[in-house]
Amino acid sequence: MFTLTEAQARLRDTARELAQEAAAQAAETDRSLQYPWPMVRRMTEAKFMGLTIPREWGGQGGSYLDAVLVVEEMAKACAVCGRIAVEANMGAVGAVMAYGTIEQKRIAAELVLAGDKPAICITEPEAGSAAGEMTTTAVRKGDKWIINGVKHWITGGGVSRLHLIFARAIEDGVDQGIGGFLVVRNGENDPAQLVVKRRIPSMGLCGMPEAELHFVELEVPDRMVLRAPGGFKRGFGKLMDAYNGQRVGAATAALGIAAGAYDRALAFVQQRRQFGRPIAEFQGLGWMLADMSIKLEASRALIWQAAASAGPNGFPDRLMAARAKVLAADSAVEVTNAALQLWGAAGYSRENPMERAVRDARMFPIAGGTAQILRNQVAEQLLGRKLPQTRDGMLKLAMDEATKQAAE
Ligand SMILES: CC(C)(COP(=O)(O)OP(=O)(O)OC[C@H]1O[C@@H](n2cnc3c(N)ncnc32)[C@H](O)[C@@H]1OP(=O)(O)O)[C@@H](O)C(=O)NCCC(=O)NCCSC(=O)CCS(=O)O
Ligand SMILES: Cc1cc2nc3c(=O)[nH]c(=O)nc-3n(C[C@H](O)[C@H](O)[C@H](O)COP(=O)(O)OP(=O)(O)OC[C@H]3O[C@@H](n4cnc5c(N)ncnc54)[C@H](O)[C@@H]3O)c2cc1C
Repeated sequence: MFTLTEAQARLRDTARELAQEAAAQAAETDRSLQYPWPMVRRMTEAKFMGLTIPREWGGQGGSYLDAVLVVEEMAKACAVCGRIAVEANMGAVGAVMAYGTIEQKRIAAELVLAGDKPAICITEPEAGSAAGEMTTTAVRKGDKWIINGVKHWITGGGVSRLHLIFARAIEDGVDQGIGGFLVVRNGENDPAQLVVKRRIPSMGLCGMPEAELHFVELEVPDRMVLRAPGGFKRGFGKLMDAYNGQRVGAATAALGIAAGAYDRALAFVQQRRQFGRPIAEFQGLGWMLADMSIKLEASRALIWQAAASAGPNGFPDRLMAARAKVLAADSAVEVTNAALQLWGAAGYSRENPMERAVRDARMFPIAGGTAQILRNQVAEQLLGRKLPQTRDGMLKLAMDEATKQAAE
């Protein structure tokens, strides 16, 4: 059971207030497909961008729990604003603040505190869930790394300035493992070799560009390599560790969208009358609302628990993050769908916010680790054993076990 501190309750109230402005522009952001720059400016003034950045770098030194309070309120009003609050506080930001050099932290802090939402570049056309199979390479040439490859579904592609690019680090022709490379668009590197090839049309969250990025002989100075402890060999695991923070953020954005739809459904059933009485009196609808509220409260509990699992300089626990993301994402799809149903035809109309919530919620069981992949991760942790998904991996496991048994 969590009790918010007075400061956290105040932070949530401030976010609630700003969310009213976000709500007023949400439909237009969806319709116009435009990134909501005016709201980003307001979120920057409110210090919601870089809230989790330590005070020594100019941020608020906020915790993951502080950040999820803001994300939920913003997402209730405007899903795109909620996602901006996620990426301005978690994911790449968390990774740089944990593993970065002084210079990298300074660059990231300056950008984010001025309103940048960094982009995290992991997924490739042939490496989605199997992200470890990525083929983008960073080949060392003296004190530079040359990146070549294609990433797609990169949130913020074309608007984000700071990019954290995952790539295979190749030194002296040898694959050292997956590392993180920091590139600033329109910044000091101003790389013409980072091409925003196209915007991918998407079902929901329409003001947020999803882009295909091509790296063509993209030069990254060695000082912009994000070196996690353990070097490149442990690089992927360490970067994914940081990414657990963003999974909690994505879970919260899903929760916020669903909670906003639920609030609207609850209000609607009280005033809509059929058969001479408020539809709220129909038991079937009451049960729908009960189930919706149970899913929301359970999601919030897991999210807060996961957010609070992060130590002062650490990241949320991997198992808790995966559980929270699975429940919140699946629940958001169910709750928004039920909320639309409660509104009847009015819910289906593009003049009202319910159909937008259904579209916005749909991405969460896909992005940030699909609902299936995260269930695999939960199972791995519960069983305390690796569950390789490749045929080779499974075969190797079986052969290792057979060898062990034969030796016993
Ligand atoms: C991790 C996977 C890509 C599976 O890949 P593999 O089977 O090849 O790798 P594993 O052996 O499972 O893991 C390799 C290594 O990393 C460590 N690891 C993996 N996940 C985590 C984690 N969550 N936290 C901490 N450490 C982690 C693992 O222990 C291994 O380390 P050791 O070698 O044992 O030391 C796959 O399971 C996966 O996660 N796929 C999903 C990819 C994904 O999430 N993509 C997100 C892209 S960004 C995005 O979508 C943004 C959307 S949003 O708005 O947020
Ligand atoms: C809106 C949106 C925003 C995104 N933002 C980013 C971003 O900013 N940065 C980034 O790097 N990526 C981003 N992504 C990409 C996202 O991370 C991937 O879509 C996701 O990891 C799944 O990869 P995939 O789409 O290639 O699906 P696939 O991996 O091809 O999966 C297809 C289906 O197979 C299932 N599946 C695959 N493997 C298994 C398995 N082993 N067991 C059970 N089921 C399995 C999946 O669950 C899914 O249902 C975004 C995606 C979306 C939709």
